[in-house]
Amino acid sequence: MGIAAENISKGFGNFQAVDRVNLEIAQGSLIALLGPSGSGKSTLLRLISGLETPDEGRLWLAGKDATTQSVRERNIGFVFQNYALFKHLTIGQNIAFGLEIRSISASKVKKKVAELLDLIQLSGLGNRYPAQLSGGQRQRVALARALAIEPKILLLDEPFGALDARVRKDLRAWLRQLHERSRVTTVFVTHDRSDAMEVADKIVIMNKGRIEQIGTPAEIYNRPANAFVMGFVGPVNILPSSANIFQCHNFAPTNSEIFIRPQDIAIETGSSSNTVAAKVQRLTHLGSEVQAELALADGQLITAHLSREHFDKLQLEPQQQVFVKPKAAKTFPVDFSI
Ligand SMILES: Nc1ncnc2c1ncn2[C@@H]1O[C@H](COP(=O)(O)OP(=O)(O)OP(=O)(O)O)[C@@H](O)[C@H]1O
Repeated sequence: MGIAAENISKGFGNFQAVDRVNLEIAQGSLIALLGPSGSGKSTLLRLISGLETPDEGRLWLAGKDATTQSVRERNIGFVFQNYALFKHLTIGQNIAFGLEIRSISASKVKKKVAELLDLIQLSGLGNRYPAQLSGGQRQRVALARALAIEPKILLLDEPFGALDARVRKDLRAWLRQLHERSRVTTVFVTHDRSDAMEVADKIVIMNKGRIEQIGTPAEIYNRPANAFVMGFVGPVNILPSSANIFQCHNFAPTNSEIFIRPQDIAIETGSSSNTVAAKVQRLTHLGSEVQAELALADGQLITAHLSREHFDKLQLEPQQQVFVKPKAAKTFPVDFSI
């Protein structure tokens, strides 16, 4: 079932949590709402679910106006942040919960629970209690419970929230595979750009109750619509156009700030055309990449990321003199606050 929000707004007192949002989500897609804390992601998710009613605007589900439909009528599966399973019920009973309150026959419930346990790769653990599972396994049970009612839409609020980095990574891959099999239209909220980049078909970037950009992970990363998106989806150096690293580039004076990703700074040990001198201040090993903090002759500090291979070739040391130039840079039209 596709989703469309049309000019939808929601305020709490004087605070505008969601501000005239327009969004179309295609049936069967997997979408991330990504933004900083307080940007309105959860409120938008709750508006889609029917847990909140909009002050203005309309919500369409499968082409029908659902603005005034109840949560139940919408047939949506919802998994909240830090989802608590019923502690006194087994995993099987937790998954069956939504089916039993819908008076479905015992044999059908049993079959469905077995299918879902298989889907979440926990067959054989149906008689365990939540306390006997790991955090990642519990999160999968929460998803199975939401899927049991065969929802047309699945809404997940910070589904990877309370998990450690390793489990988080496994669960991301697992959610992606689950979606490929189930094809239920899924919207998840996250403030973590890696969650969004690794899992979603499309990312909706939110800021102050509004949508800044909608696009595939590659579009958002490579062609950010504005300075906010560029800074939010990856590390960035922000330099004045007068910085001496741009001495051979002619930026218009209106482009007061220039944005460069750390991997778009070329480092060489000898001087060549268009390079400027810099001094290595600090080196940090990030795994497959090395981060070099560099001081330019004009006092500007920049951060560069280089591959391990390139780093080994250059044999960089702290305090060493190097030569740098930008490989790519971006400017945005000047922002005006109204
Ligand atoms: N029921 C409510 N009453 C009052 N204010 C609320 C309510 N729900 C949300 N807000 C406020 O609306 C703003 C947006 O909240 P929301 O939870 O949608 O943001 P978010 O982007 O999901 O943030 P987070 O990642 O921190 O959950 C916040 O400033 C929050 O305090």
